[in-house]
Amino acid sequence: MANTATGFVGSILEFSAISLDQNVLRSSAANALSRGVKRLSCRHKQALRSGVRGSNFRTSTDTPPACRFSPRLHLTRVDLWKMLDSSMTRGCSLPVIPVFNIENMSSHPTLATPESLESLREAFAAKPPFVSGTLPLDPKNFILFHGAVKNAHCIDLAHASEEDLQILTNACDRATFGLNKEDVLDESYRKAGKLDSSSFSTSIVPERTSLIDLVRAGLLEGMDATRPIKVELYKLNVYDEGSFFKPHQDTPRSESMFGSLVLVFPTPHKGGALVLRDDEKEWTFDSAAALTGHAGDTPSIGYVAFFSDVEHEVLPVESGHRLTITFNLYFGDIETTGDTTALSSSEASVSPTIPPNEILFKTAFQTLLEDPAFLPDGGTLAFGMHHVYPIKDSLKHIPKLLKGNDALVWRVSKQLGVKPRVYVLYKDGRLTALVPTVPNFKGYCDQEDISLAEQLHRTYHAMVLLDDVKRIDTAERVNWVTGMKVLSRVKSPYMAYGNQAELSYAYGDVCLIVRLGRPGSRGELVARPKKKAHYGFY
Ligand SMILES: O=C(O)CCC(=O)C(=O)O
Ligand SMILES: [Fe+2]
Repeated sequence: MANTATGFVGSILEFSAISLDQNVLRSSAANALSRGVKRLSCRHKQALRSGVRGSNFRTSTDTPPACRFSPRLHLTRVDLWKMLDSSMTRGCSLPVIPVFNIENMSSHPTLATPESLESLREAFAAKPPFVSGTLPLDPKNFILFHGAVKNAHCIDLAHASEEDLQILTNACDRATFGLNKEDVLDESYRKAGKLDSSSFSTSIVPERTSLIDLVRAGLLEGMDATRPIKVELYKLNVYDEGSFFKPHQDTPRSESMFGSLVLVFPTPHKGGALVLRDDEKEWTFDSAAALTGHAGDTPSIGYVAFFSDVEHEVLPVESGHRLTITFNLYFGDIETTGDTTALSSSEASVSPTIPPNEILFKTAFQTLLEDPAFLPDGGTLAFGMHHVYPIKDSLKHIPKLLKGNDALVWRVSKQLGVKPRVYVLYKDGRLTALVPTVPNFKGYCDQEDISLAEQLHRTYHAMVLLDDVKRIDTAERVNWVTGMKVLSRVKSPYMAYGNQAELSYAYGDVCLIVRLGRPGSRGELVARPKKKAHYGFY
C-alpha cells in the first residue's frame, strides 16, 4: 500500500543558505515546514555531511537544468519531519512549527485531567456479565413436543392449561447437576424436573430470532463481538411449587463455550427469580414479573444470557410452573467437541436493551458536565467503539446500529443535552484527522503533495490532531475516554503516484465524538479561536 502520509502544502521554495551545521539544517527544515514549503532543496554534499542519509529519507536526486553542475537533494515533507524527529531524540530544541492555518475548527484546545475521565471509564467497565429482557416471538415458537413416539404430547406454552403443565411435569426426570465431573442428584441443592434435548422438541431456533444479536450486543465486546456464535440446545427445566436451584456455575462443555442462554416461557408462576453474582455484585432477573401479561396471542419469552463463570441461582418457585430451556453458547471459530447444531448468526439488527450500568454512566457523565472545573472552556470527548459496524458510503445508519457501551454513550449524551456524533478517524503519519462524514477521495491523489489530513481538513472540516499530545502542543485536542478497541473500517480507493500511478487505499475507523460547551451551557459549542494551529515541539 502506498503511503497516505505524503505531501506538502504551498509552493516549492528553495533554501540556498543551508549551513553544514545539523541544528541549523534542522531549524531550516522546521522553517520550511512552517511556511508550507513543498520541497526543500539543498546541495547534495552539504545535506549528506549534515547527516541526511539517502537510505533514511525518501530523497530524489534529480538535477534541474539550472543546477546541472551542482547536484541537489530534494527533501520531501516526510523527510523534514524525520529530520525533526531525529533532532528531538538528541534533545535538541526547535521552534514551534505551524503547519497550516486552522480556522473554523470544530474541536477545542482544552484537555481534561486524565483522572476526571476515570468515572466514565469505570462505568463502561461496570457493564454486567449478562444480558436479559423479554422478546416477542411468533406464536409457533411456543409449541413444544415431548414424550415417546407412541405417546407424544404437544403443549402450547403461550396458552398452557394446568393439566398440560402437569403432564409435562410428570414426564420429567429429576434434575441432577454436575459436581466434580459427575452428575449428582441432590434435591437439597437442585429441586426441579428436566428433559434432555433428545426428549423434547422446540420450534425455537435462536439463530432465526434476534436472540443471537441480543447476546452479541449485550454480552460481547471488542473483538469477541465479531466472532461467530454457535448455539446448542441443552435442557428443558420445569420448576413447580417449591422447586429451586442453589448457586452454581455451569460446567463448560468445551474450550469454546463462553456462556449459557436461558429462555423462560410465559407460563403463569410466582417466585423463581434468577439471581446472578459476579465480582461481589448481584443482579436479579425476575422472569415472573417480566413475563406477566406476555402469554396469549402475542406472547413473549424471557431471556438471560451470561458468561460461564457467572454464579447463578434459581430462587424457590412460590406457585405455578416456571419452564425454561437452556442453550450452551460457543464461539464458532474455535474447534468444538460439543455437538453444536449451530448456524451463523442472523444479520437482523435489534434495538439494544438498557444495560444496568446506564445509571452509573449517566450519573458520572452528569457530574462531570455540572462540574465547573471540568473543561471550563468546553472541549471534545472521544470514544473508541466497543463493537464493529458495517460502513458503507455514509455514517447515517450507524446511530441506529449502536450496541452495548457505544449505544450507552449515544443515548446518555442525548439525554444530558449534548450532541454525540459519529466520526471517521484517519491516521496520516503523525497526524490524525477526525472527519464527521465518509470522505470522498475521488479527486484526491497524493501526487498533488497535499497530505491526507490537510485535504480532509480543507474539504470536510476535519479536526486534525498530532498523535503524541504529551510532547506536542496542538490547537486541536481531544480527550479519549476509551481508545479504539475495535475497528470498523472505511476503505476508500484513490490514485497514488510514486514511480508510477497505482491504486491505493485510505483506511478510516469510526468513533464517537461528543463536543461540549462551557459549564452551564454544555450543549452550546464554544466558537473556535481564530488563530493559527501550532504543531510544534518544545
Ligand atoms: O432454569 C434456569 O433459570 C437456570 C437453569 C440453570 O442454571 C442450569 O440449568 O444450569
Ligand atoms: Fe446453571
